[in-house]
Amino acid sequence: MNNSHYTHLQNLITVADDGDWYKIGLGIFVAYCGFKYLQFVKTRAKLSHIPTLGSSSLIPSYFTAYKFFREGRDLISDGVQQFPGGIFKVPTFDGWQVIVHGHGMLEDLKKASEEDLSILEAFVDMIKSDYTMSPTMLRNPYHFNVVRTPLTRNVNARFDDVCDEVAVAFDECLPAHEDGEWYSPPNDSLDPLTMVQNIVVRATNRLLVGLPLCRNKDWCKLNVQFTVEVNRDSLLISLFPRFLHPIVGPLISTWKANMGRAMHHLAEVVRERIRMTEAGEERPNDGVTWLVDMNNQIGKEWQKGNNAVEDIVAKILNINFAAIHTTSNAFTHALYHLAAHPEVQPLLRKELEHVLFTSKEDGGEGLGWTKAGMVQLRVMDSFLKESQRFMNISTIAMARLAIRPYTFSNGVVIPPGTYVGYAAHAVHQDPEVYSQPQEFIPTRFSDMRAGEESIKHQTVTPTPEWLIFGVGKHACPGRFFAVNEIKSMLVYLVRNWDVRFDEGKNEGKDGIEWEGGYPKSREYMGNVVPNADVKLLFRKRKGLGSV
Ligand code: HEM
Repeated sequence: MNNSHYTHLQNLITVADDGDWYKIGLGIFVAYCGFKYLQFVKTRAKLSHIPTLGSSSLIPSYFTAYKFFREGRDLISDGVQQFPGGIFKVPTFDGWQVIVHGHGMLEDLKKASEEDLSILEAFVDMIKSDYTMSPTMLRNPYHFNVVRTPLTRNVNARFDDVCDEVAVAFDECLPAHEDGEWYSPPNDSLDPLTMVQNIVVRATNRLLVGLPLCRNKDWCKLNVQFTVEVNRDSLLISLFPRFLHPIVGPLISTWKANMGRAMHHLAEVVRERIRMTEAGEERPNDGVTWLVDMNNQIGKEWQKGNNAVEDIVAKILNINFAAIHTTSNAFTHALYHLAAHPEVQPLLRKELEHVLFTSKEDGGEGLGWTKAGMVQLRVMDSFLKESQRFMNISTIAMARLAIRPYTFSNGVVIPPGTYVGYAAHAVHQDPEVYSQPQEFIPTRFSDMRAGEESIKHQTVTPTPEWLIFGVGKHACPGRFFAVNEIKSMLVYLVRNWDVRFDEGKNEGKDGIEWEGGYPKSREYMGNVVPNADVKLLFRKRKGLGSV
């Protein structure tokens, strides 16, 4: 630092020492408000041809932005009613979100090229991945190809391992109580969502990195926390004007520390796997091997050689980012639906005993705890899909960022830099699509499937009416694994335990609101998260050993 800089700094500190910090703070605040106002006016002008949900003025728009942040499902559903034209905009804390709905608009989103409406640039900007991850994480994301092809193909081959991990992890969280009494998980502070995350992270990593790392406590904690930290850090970064992101991003982000921990656990494994690959040796059939192969096939030069180890470790973190919280939220919603609708438990049990555990000689299908068995669990599939339809993990599907001016088929143009997404929750709650949408009907989809072999109504099949995984070329490539994993967890849970809400601890507890016997979920920017303050009770089922 040269002398004059040093003197300025000294002056600044002296001013602050004199008790004038508030002046500096006020100055920054006024500059920030001015900047935000100009940004608001500029972006509003570019989107003035698109109707606004709520007020278009700066201060009232913050109320709508807050509502979008905390109650996005209801707000967007109101917008769909209010603007039948298929497009409207909602203010956010960071600008505007354009929402589209209706069949034609969905087709447009499906068909749009990456050069027009980009999913990758939307990811990069939303989670500020240049800072919260690494600037190269989503440039040439060959790990998406790994999820789409070798991972999905190997769900069958590795299903025994995943089930084994599910059983061991569940038994650790819910040790057997032979007395048939209802009990809380031993560590009472372990809320249901955390318990589920602990199981999901292990089952997922059994597939990705195998034993023993998938049981390493620090590895599991890192991968559960990583998503939370990325979301928190990106939110904080987005509060600053864009031109400051390169400065505040690295200061706020916890990426370096997380990557250091991940390298500590995994770098040696990856290095050894690269060596085995080069030597033509037989390798474990897991995520690390698939990534090494994919890196060799379609990795760019900067992702190979000396950079390969770091690149592959980062990709494993990113797959966990996509997998753990989505799957955990979906399973926890299902768990709460089991507790809210106890009559479903014997229904699922009856089906799984028949399909999986009763031999053909005894009139069942005898498929065992296998992937083939999961496919035949139609009532379970229907229950899971209904749970997702009802709660929605995300209010908006197919979030995209316009890269250049894009014209929808109805003639409306959005300028570059616009966020656009589809009103998925509104479809899942539309009475013209689903009769009695406000009712939780566990057999809704298995009834639709009755008598037909079609895959149309299955949870894994995206359609314009079923958007949990998106639809079209970017539909979630991890959905086959996710659904099989969730079903394997449901099989183990339902066969071994009864579950109910702990009314004594839940009733009147601050932070829990009930809606039709279900604890109201929490929403953050369109993401719907199960209420983790709820307490559950479990009862080991007598006479049934582990599956
Ligand atoms: C219940 C669990 C899950 C849900 C609800 C879910 C949902 C989604 C959604 C909505 C998208 C965006 C689709 C779009 O915008 O068009 C997506 C993308 C993605 N998901 Fe999932 N996901 C789940 C589990 C997983 C798992 C377990 C993995 C990995 C093993 C995974 C990996 C990915 C990847 C790599 C993408 C990016 C695809 C692309 O851009 O082409 N997801 N997921």
